[in-house]
Amino acid sequence: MLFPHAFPRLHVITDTAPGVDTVATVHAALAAGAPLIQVRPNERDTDRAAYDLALHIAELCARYDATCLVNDLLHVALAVGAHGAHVGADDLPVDAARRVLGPAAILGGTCRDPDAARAAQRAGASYLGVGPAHPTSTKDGLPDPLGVWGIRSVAAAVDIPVVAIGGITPGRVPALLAAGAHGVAVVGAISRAADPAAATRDFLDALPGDKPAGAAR
Ligand SMILES: Cc1ncc(COP(=O)(O)OP(=O)(O)O)c(N)n1
Ligand SMILES: Cc1ncsc1CCOP(=O)(O)O
Ligand SMILES: [Mg+2]
Repeated sequence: MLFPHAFPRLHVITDTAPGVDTVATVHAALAAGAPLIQVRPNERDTDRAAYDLALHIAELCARYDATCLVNDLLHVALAVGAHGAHVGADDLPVDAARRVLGPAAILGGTCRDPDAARAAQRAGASYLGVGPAHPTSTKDGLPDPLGVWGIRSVAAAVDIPVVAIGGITPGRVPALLAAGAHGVAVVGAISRAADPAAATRDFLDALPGDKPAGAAR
């Protein structure tokens, strides 16, 4: 398991919405210092399209010394040499994902309540993605937002990092940190910002410790 102080606090998740230049947005975020990118291919993508996107982004992450995770698709995570993956209720269970990825990989699991969080930790999750913390239009079919209180109840139940997701803006970060979140995962507030690099810097300013990873090698 990773120790929380070493685990990235800003998770920038790729956006495949129409009109978004996914790779350009990721590049801007990395250049601004984003420490971790989660590749989240569109569910309608073929495996080949998901692989191509993930490989491109894994190579960019390597240039910026950033962590690269892949959402859902464990075989793609392994194939592109990502640092790990994230799974939720429609994906392989955490214990199965851990067996696929091996003991050293970073493995995130989506949880929304303390019991599920404790179970995911026991099953081998390295961190938890908890949300939606706030209303979001990025993903359909989500339950009502958990609010800061919901994040607090999950964070209090586990000793692995909790990453709040859903409707996160820089202004919402302090209350989430005070509730026990280790960090935040962001799609729209970065990818749909007029200036994704500036938006990334705003998040980094709101988070402790996630200093820019440095210039491209
Ligand atoms: C950090 C983080 N937290 C939660 C999620 C959501 O995962 P999941 O519930 O499996 O939903 P999809 O993203 O697969 O639609 C996440 N990706 N990252
Ligand atoms: C994938 C996912 N799971 C819960 S909220 C969410 C989307 C978060 O996107 P945004 O940061 O744009 O609200
Ligand atoms: Mg999923």
